[in-house]
Amino acid sequence: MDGNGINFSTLPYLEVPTSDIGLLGSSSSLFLVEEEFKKLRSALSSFGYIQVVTKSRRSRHFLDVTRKFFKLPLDEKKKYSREENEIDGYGNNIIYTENQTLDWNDRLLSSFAPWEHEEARKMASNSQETFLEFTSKLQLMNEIIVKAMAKSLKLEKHSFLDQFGKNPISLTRLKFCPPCPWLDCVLAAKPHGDASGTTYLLQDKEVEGLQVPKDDQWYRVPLTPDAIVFNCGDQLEIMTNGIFKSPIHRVVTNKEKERTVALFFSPELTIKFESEFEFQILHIYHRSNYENIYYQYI
Ligand SMILES: O=C(O)CCC(=O)C(=O)O
Ligand SMILES: [Fe+2]
Repeated sequence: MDGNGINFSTLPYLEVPTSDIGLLGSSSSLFLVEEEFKKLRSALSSFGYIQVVTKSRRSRHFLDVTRKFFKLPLDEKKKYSREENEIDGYGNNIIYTENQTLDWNDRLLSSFAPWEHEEARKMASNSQETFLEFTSKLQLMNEIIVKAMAKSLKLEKHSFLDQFGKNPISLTRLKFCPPCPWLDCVLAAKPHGDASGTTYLLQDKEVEGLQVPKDDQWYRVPLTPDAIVFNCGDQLEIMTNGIFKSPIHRVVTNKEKERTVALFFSPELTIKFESEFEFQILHIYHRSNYENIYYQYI
């Protein structure tokens, strides 16, 4: 149940289109390829989500490694604790204000390309191959998708990717959400849009939680085996002058089961994007229905 007495398990599922990465990466002008670009454009300019189904077992293995980290004794995990006001390391939300609502989860963050970052290396010491292999595959997928986004808008294919810098996949956020007795009033993630360029999500194989609003109603994002869920972040919304949306989303808790996810954000946080179009977004995003979301792009 949520604060409005709605039972989450009865919310409808969002139909997330599956994109074929082979077709999106193709330079042919076959009908099938053109249709794939249209599908991408349509999804990203409306509710903002697509998914890519991978045939490899890497993603499953990656989540196993992540879960293992969160199962370590607290003292072990604390060795990787985030310093106050730092982003990287093990912990929870950074506290900005006294009355801030916290999310119900533990997380481990690495804000550099994972293969360059000491904390991530330590964390993955026994499974480094999984970690590195997976993130480098994701890097390739990001290149294909970001180029496809430009092509779907009839722009030169590098127009967005060139703004991503040399390390497109640069922020890894591993999250663990223990069972929560107060699911009617505690969220695993408050409604928010991602501040990234692009976001890739590996969902828990059994426990869903991600929800997205569409037409004044929350929808559940379904669990598709071996799928990587993709959404644009605020930076891509700016670059495309609002044509592609950075969707608002929230994550609900579960009373009985734990949930493990891995997120990859691109690019480095310090990179500043510019709109590819002649005029800049001038309006204020009016997202007042959602707690804690205030954006103004000028
Ligand atoms: O847990 C999830 O499914 C998504 C988490 C999320 O939206 C975030 O960390 O930005
Ligand atoms: Fe998010």
